[in-house]
Amino acid sequence: MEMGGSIIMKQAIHFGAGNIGRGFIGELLVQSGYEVTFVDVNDELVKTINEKKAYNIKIVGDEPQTVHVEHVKAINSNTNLEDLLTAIVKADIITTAIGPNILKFIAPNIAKGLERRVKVNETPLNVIACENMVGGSTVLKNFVYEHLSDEAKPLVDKLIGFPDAAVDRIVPLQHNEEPLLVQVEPYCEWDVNRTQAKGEVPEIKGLTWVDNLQAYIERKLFTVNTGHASIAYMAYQKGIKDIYSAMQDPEIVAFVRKVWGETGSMLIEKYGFDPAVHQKYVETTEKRFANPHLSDEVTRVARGPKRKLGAKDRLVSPATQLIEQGKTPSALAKVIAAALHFDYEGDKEAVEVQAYVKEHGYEEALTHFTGIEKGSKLYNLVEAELQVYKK
Ligand SMILES: NC(=O)C1=CN([C@@H]2O[C@H](COP(=O)(O)OP(=O)(O)OC[C@H]3O[C@@H](n4cnc5c(N)ncnc54)[C@H](O)[C@@H]3O)[C@@H](O)[C@H]2O)C=CC1
Ligand SMILES: O=P(O)(O)OC[C@H]1O[C@](O)(CO)[C@@H](O)[C@@H]1O
Repeated sequence: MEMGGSIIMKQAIHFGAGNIGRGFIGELLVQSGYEVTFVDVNDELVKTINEKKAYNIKIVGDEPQTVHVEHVKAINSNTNLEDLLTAIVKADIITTAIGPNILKFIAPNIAKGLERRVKVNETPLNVIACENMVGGSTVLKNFVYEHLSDEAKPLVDKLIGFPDAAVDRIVPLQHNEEPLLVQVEPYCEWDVNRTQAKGEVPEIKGLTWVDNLQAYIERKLFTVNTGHASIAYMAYQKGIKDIYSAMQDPEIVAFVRKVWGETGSMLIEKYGFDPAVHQKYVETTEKRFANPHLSDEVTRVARGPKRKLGAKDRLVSPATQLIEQGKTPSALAKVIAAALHFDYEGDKEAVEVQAYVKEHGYEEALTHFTGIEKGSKLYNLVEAELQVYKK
């Protein structure tokens, strides 16, 4: 929109100015005509964004490219809550990429902002959690509602949508001399559930509004993330440090193909995907993992084993669903066992899991972290795989 010669941009608030925030969601929002206000608790990062007001993204692949992203600023929500609440009142879209475990911590501030907004602004607004999880925006919504007054709830129900999303782009951990630079892979996919959105859905470059998100998110989570996690946990046991090197190991490649055979069979039966189309998706994923220009640490991809061992996450959920279909998830059982043995001391969740294993043993830990019932078919499959780690 143009007024008196100056362009008025749409306003986006994005929680989490990290790799996905700057290297994926922020970029697409700016390219779609939004000014992006990043919200973060890392004061140095917030100050640098406000000082530079722009950053670069390096897309690394066979045809490298640099994208310059402008129209960005940042708020530290710990020290400048008032600015955040004012921004929420005026926002045209809110997105997050902070990690599934952090959603509950941003919910109180989002609730405060929405409480203020719905009294003065009747424009619908969508809040999209862009995390590696099924139903992330719904989880955020439930946390937000815990902090809303009874008076605000009906208005928030009417005006504020929390459409769930699937996001896919590999952005490794990195330390660049240029502080805001992010190196990313060329591939990206962002699917959002249209049926949960409020108002007219905005056109955002790279965002596809879909009516059957569950199929998209399960295909992504149980192919990209299950495959990635399988490679990472197996590579860790072999002392391999990065994903590219793991993809040069024929045993690991053969293994992850077996995992994809299992998850593919579950997805094809459940959603009716065309097997040839699904196979293409798997092959694209395998190529992405073998990108020689990305240096992605095994410990990053394996991070958070407690979360990744959860019943609804990338390992146990497809394994359970395979069993329900009368199949045997042998490869997935091996990965679950390897995840229980991921003893990287630099990962808080790994330390917690290992402490539990040490005190209670693998079998109790298996039930404790995955919810898999003792004596069930999946329990027995994983238990057999755990014997290797007891020697
Ligand atoms: N890195 C990747 O390749 C991908 C990551 N994801 C998902 O995106 C999410 C973010 O991942 P990354 O960007 O890799 O992590 P990251 O660690 O690079 O970024 C997270 C950011 O959130 C900030 N943060 C932490 N607590 C906060 C709070 N209370 N309020 C505001 N900001 C806060 C951190 O300071 C950090 O800047 C995760 O859910 C991850 O699973 C999804 C697809 C790809
Ligand atoms: O970000 P999480 O859930 O810890 O898991 C790492 C995974 O996320 C990604 O960063 C992106 O999907 C993958 O590289 C990897 O499978």
